[in-house]
Amino acid sequence: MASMSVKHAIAAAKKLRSLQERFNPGGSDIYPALMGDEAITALIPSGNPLSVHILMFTRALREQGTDEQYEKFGRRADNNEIIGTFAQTELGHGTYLRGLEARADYDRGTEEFVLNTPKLSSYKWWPGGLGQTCNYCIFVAQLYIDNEAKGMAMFVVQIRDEETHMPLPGVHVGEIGKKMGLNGVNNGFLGLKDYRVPRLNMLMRHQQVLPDGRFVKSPVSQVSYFPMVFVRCMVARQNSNYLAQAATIATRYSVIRRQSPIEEGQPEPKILEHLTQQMKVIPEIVTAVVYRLAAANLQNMYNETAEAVYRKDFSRLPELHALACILKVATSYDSTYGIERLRQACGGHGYLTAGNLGNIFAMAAPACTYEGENSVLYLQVGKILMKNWSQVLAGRELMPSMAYISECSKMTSFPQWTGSWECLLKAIQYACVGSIRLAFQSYNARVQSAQSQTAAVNYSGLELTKAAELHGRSYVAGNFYQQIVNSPNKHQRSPQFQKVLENMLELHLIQIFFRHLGDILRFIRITEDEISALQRRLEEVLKELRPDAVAITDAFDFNDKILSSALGCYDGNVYERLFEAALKHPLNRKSVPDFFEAHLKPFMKENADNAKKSKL
Ligand SMILES: CCCCCCCCCC/C=C\CCCCC/C=C/C(=O)SCCNC(=O)CCNC(=O)[C@H](O)C(C)(C)COP(=O)(O)OP(=O)(O)OC[C@H]1O[C@@H](n2cnc3c(N)ncnc32)[C@H](O)[C@@H]1OP(=O)(O)O
Ligand SMILES: Cc1cc2nc3c(=O)[nH]c(=O)nc-3n(C[C@H](O)[C@H](O)[C@H](O)COP(=O)(O)OP(=O)(O)OC[C@H]3O[C@@H](n4cnc5c(N)ncnc54)[C@H](O)[C@@H]3O)c2cc1C
Repeated sequence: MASMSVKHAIAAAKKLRSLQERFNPGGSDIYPALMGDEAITALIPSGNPLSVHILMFTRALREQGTDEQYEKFGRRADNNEIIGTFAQTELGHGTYLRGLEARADYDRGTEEFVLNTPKLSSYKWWPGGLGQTCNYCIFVAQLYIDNEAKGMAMFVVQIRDEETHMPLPGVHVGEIGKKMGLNGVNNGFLGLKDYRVPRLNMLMRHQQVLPDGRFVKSPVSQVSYFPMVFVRCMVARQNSNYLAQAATIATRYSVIRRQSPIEEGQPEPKILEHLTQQMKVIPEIVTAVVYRLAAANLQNMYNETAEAVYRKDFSRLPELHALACILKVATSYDSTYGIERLRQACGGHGYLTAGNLGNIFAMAAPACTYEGENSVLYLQVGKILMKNWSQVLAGRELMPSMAYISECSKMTSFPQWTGSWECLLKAIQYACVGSIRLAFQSYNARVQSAQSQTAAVNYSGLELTKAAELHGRSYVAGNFYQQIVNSPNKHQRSPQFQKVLENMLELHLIQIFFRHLGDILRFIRITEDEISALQRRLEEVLKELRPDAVAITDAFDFNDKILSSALGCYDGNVYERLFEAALKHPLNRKSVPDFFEAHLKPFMKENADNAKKSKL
């Protein structure tokens, strides 16, 4: 599996390289295009062992290294002459970066760093490709000068000989073991013992160690977190893609499979004619579209911020960090939930490997953990919302993606309920701001009672998480609303297409409204009749979108090879493909399985003999 994954990954990397050279030499971002449209991850069902090399190793060299360091290492990495990974997480620490134990001690006598993973818990653990594929890595360690801690730093470390691929002296490297998915990625472990690298192997674009050992601090320490921000942006795109793949499979299956007459005496309908099936499948189609649009927005913001950071303008970092966190969390949570819901919508056949829904789930699910565990990132956003609420109280302006918080904070009550899209969107935003206000009251009371900020964050964690989740909903729904209702290219759309988009907006807003009805009712008075009217609209818009479901998922444009699913094949020959897949199972090579003579027959005979004896 691993060698097949590497073979496919090399082919994909070659394609990426040629695309980069053709479209944008020196490369900003074509990954979303490649990943989204090619969905190469689906061509490598066990995961891409080069993804961290391409997404993090090469980018860290470009963004965290000096121009000279890029020339020495980055160019070779971009050209895939060396293969690296991003080795930050350790066996003992992943979230709390200040707790990382790997250390880099500067030796001014030799102008080298001595790298160590002092304990078992200090071993790097998880980096993609580290086990077998990579010969280099970005090694993240606590920097020490004269045994004084200076914070985190990144080092280019060669771990294997470029010719023989043998681990170098002082390097202990290998595979961490089988996972619930992505088993072609060879996530690995790495221990270093008194491993020396030249001073210029520390990435020094933003912070430096001079030959005499003087430390020049980064102007903005958070810029060292930038490689993670990029992958969070990628995750938003990639997981919306996984959901779109699953939605395509379940939609196609739902118009092939017939089951259970709706009217007595009528023929069995396609299962997508059942309203409850529509409620399982169609909202996931729309969620995939909603997140694909939000991820594209985020990618543009990343590119703009990356260019600004390159010019030493760090002003947009906080907003990008907040949005990358919230979108990475929202897409990974909702896509994972959605893929499982779509699997269940396909009955027993959804549980077959031939349907590929299980593998898509296994590819999507770890995104809730890597690149910042979701609940931790929600707390990150909760902290940022607390800071921004203090700005609101001080009458200061907020970052554009949080402007609605200022607007809602000025409303003394929610306007007359109309049930319009604007009303639904404002209700979600208003509930978010209400939650922020309540969270701030708890958090601030704790800080005022002399609790540390960290402790106050922990003890206000439930309210901070709620506020963060609603902020994510507000941002995503707001972005979708703008794209459908106020997009500058709206007039280029046919009326029919605009109507489909508006139906998707209607469904998304009503679905989010019902998902957070409790949060909304806490701050807004809505009558039973107004809620029942929304229930009717929900049923109505599902019916309206039903005829377009197949066309929308066809527009995701995944070919059969990418979907790799007997349930989602374009020709609809589901049963033939399920049966074809079944007959290929190794157990079907022989009419009588080997275990019959060896185990089953003796077992049954023993039971029969015992039964006879007991009768005597
Ligand atoms: C061949 C073709 C290939 C093409 C690609 C194909 C592949 C397709 C698939 C693509 C998608 C995915 C690929 C999968 C790859 C997976 C690889 C996984 C890699 C990893 O997992 S790397 C390790 C990730 N680890 C983490 O994220 C750690 C999480 N922890 C943290 O981020 C931090 O510890 C913390 C934020 C939780 C806590 O930080 P802490 O030190 O305690 O301090 P705070 O007070 O919380 O923060 C201090 C201030 O800094 C601000 N901050 C924090 N983080 C950031 C940031 N990232 N950016 C900017 N600012 C940040 C924070 O807001 C505070 O600011 P303040 O002081 O309050 O103003
Ligand atoms: C498939 C996969 C690929 C990966 N690839 C890489 C890679 O290429 N490079 C790399 O460096 N790492 C990689 N990782 C590691 C990943 O970044 C970490 O798993 C992640 O950061 C979480 O850290 P942890 O696993 O140590 O969990 P911990 O940090 O131990 O957290 C465990 C749980 O504790 C709770 N928790 C932790 N901190 C807090 C807090 N502050 N407040 C409240 N609750 C908290 C949360 O519930 C969390 O889920 C990968 C992981 C996976 C699964």
